[in-house]
Amino acid sequence: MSNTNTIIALATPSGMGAIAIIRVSGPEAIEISDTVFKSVRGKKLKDQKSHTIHLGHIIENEKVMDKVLVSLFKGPNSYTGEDIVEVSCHGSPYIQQQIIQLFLRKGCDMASAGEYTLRAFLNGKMDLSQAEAVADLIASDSEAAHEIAMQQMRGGFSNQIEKLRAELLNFASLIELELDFSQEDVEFADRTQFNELLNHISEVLKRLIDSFNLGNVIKNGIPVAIVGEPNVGKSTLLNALLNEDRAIVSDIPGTTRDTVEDQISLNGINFRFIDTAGIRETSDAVEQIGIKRTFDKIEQAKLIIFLFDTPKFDRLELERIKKSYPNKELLTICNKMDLLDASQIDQLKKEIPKTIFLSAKHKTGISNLEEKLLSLIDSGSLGSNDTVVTNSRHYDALLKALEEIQKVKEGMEVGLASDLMAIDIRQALFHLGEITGSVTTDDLLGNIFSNFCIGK
Ligand SMILES: Nc1nc2c(c(=O)[nH]1)N(C=O)[C@@H](CNc1ccc(C(=O)N[C@@H](CCC(=O)O)C(=O)O)cc1)CN2
Ligand SMILES: Nc1nc2c(ncn2[C@@H]2O[C@H](COP(=O)(O)OP(=O)(O)OP(=O)(O)O)[C@@H](O)[C@H]2O)c(=O)[nH]1
Ligand SMILES: [Mg+2]
Repeated sequence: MSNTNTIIALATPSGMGAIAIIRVSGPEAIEISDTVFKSVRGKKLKDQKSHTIHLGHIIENEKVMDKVLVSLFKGPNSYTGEDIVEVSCHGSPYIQQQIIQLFLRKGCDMASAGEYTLRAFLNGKMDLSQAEAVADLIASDSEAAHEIAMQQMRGGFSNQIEKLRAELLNFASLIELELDFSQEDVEFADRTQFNELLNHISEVLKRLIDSFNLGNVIKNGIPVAIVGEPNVGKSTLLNALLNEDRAIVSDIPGTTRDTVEDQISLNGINFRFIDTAGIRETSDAVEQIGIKRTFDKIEQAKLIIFLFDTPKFDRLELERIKKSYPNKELLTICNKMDLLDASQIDQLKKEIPKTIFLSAKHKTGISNLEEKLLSLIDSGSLGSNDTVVTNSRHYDALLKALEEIQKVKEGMEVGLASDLMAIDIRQALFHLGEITGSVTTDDLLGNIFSNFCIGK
């Protein structure tokens, strides 16, 4: 018998639903279930085939708790690799709790967050990056995020990393072999070939590292702050982008006090628009707090839309924002173009070249803005088979691996002794292994899986 315990948790969201699924996994899953589940056909689960479903009742001391469907998965052919019994019961929170407590009394333990997927990893059902993709998949809320998580779950990324690792490992062994013959001055590892391999690995690592910029944006959405003087139409623009009356609009300057945010998906990428309080000198204490929040939101944004509505707008404020946030993409947008004549528009085009003209109120020019927003995202690699890194843990490991590879390359150039080079290669292998989980520590696993939902 295995030394692991049998765990139980609700796999569906807590609360009332049509049906709830309770998942039991571990060496005693079937035995325990057979003590409380009575199939209508009268057969024990232990005598049934894997991947079958059974109608019956959950019964304790002759009292029928619920009529349920039970799914049976026999290890190692299951999600976790262990025996799994899933009880689909009626979705009343009372029934859910009663059934879980019954199983706990029969010897199950409550599963901790991510414990099923942790077991799947430990039992070799998936590697670490695939396990992390499961969490990403559950969290994905856009087409692009979904696409990347699915690809990672299928193992695309892991295979790429494992391939690099295998190639590098091959050389590491050859170089380490040289150490055994250090008196004899032999070279088992062909240095030219090795150099080529190092260049290849650096290239792949750099490409993956670069993809994180995009990956991060896709996973978390792109925060876009809409800022400008009061009354220029920021809230109207937000509403036009969202296609709903989200924020209050009025002709009174200083209408928006607190920030209002909502997100939309453009071409499968999430943009989160943040409408802010108009920036101006004011003695109104509440408005001042609102304006302070505007600047906090600019800090958090990736992209700033600076909105103005007349040729007489405050150039100084625009310059101040440009200077204060040199690393943020800034779009200048002239609203209320319906109120401007052609010569005013021409004049502004000359003065502030990349300005987009639109009318938020009349919803003209909105698609220009949307196109512009999309063009700022380098989504070149999307839709192709290129791997996009979305996980900051992977990003970190890739950076460290690249650093070690650079060290090996430098070592090669200066003819560093094989034993010293071998150390750097082992380090690079270690960091690559961290991604797929071929090297792990309990701390690392604890960290990753504790961020999962209970029941996953
Ligand atoms: N009810 C239910 N729905 C679910 C899951 C689940 O565990 N239970 N999943 C959980 O996240 C996902 C599906 N993932 C799964 C992955 C592998 C196996 C499984 O039984 N694999 C075996 C046998 C495959 C076969 O040959 O049929 C194996 O890998 O050996 C089941 C579900 C989504 N939906
Ligand atoms: N003519 C015209 N009026 C507009 C346009 N967009 C907005 N407005 C009007 O401008 C006024 C101010 O709009 P808001 O969206 O509340 O402006 P705001 O920038 O959010 O203002 P604060 O929240 O006070 O900072 C409202 O009366 C809008 O109807 C437009 O494209 N054309
Ligand atoms: Mg407003």
